Amino acid sequence: MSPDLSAIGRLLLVGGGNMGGAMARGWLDAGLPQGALHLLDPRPGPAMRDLVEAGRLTHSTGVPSATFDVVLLAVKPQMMAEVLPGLRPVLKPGSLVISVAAGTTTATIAEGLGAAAIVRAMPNTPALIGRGITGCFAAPGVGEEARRAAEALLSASGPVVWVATEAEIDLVTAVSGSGPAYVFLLAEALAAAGAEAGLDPDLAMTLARHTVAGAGELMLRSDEAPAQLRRNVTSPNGTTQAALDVLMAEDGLAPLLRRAVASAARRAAELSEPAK
Ligand SMILES: NC(=O)C1=CN([C@@H]2O[C@H](COP(=O)(O)OP(=O)(O)OC[C@H]3O[C@@H](n4cnc5c(N)ncnc54)[C@H](O)[C@@H]3O)[C@@H](O)[C@H]2O)C=CC1
Ligand SMILES: O=C(O)[C@@H]1CCC=N1
Repeated sequence: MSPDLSAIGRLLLVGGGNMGGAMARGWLDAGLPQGALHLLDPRPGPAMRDLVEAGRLTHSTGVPSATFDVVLLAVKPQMMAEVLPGLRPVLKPGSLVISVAAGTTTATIAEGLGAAAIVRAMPNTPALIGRGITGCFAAPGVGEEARRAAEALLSASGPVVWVATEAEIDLVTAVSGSGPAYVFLLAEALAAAGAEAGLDPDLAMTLARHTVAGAGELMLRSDEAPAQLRRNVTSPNGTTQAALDVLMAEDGLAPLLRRAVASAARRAAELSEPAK
């Protein structure tokens, strides 16, 4: 069921790139009222330009001279220090600020903007098709109504989960924010392995894409845990077992992913420091 976005008011999206663009499409598809969305971006990507040309949102390359009920920050973390002070005039008492920037803390945003109600959110790019998941943290100044507004907006991209501490957002980033890239890499590596083993490369890619997508869909729809779904594929002493003996070895996939997730979380923490 689509969230009710009729009470969101005026929404400013700052940065319409990969993530901001995916979220904007989700809001418009979920029925955000005509005229409610304004994009601030000096160089919006082609998908956003198409939406502007279709009249589904307004756009400016500079800070608009209006105030907004919600401001969603989707610029690179490295841009934040430069962008935040210029946005002060678009806020009014009670404006809600949502940031999806990896690493940038609510304290940094509060300092740069002088804003009180700040939600840090970590979505992911499957938001583009309404199949993302978003982890959120509400800073202490966020009231119940603002929290509900944030949840309504973010749930246009898929489920929303709340974490109790800001440090957990860096971990959400490392698991689900960056996670789609790990899955795409798995598809790339599976296709490359098939091609190296002798399959036509295009055929290997088709097999890999459908396998990753089908397994993902099955995992989401099934009541069985991923470990049971894995067992369902694995015949005793069969082909899957032969592959899993490699993937589940002491130096297999699990320790590799542990290192990858730890490295992403470390980078998120680094990004919260100035000039990184
Ligand atoms: N791409 C992803 O999978 C995810 C990204 N994020 C976060 O989303 C944020 C944006 O990332 P992407 O969309 O991937 O980057 P991107 O580079 O695709 O988009 C950034 C956009 O910001 C615009 N921009 C640059 N300077 C600006 C300014 N002064 N005012 C307004 N807009 C400006 C750029 O023109 C560009 O369209 C980052 O902070 C990232 O940490 C969060 C979750 C997932
Ligand atoms: O790579 C990044 O820093 C961003 C945050 C999560 C996904 N993309």
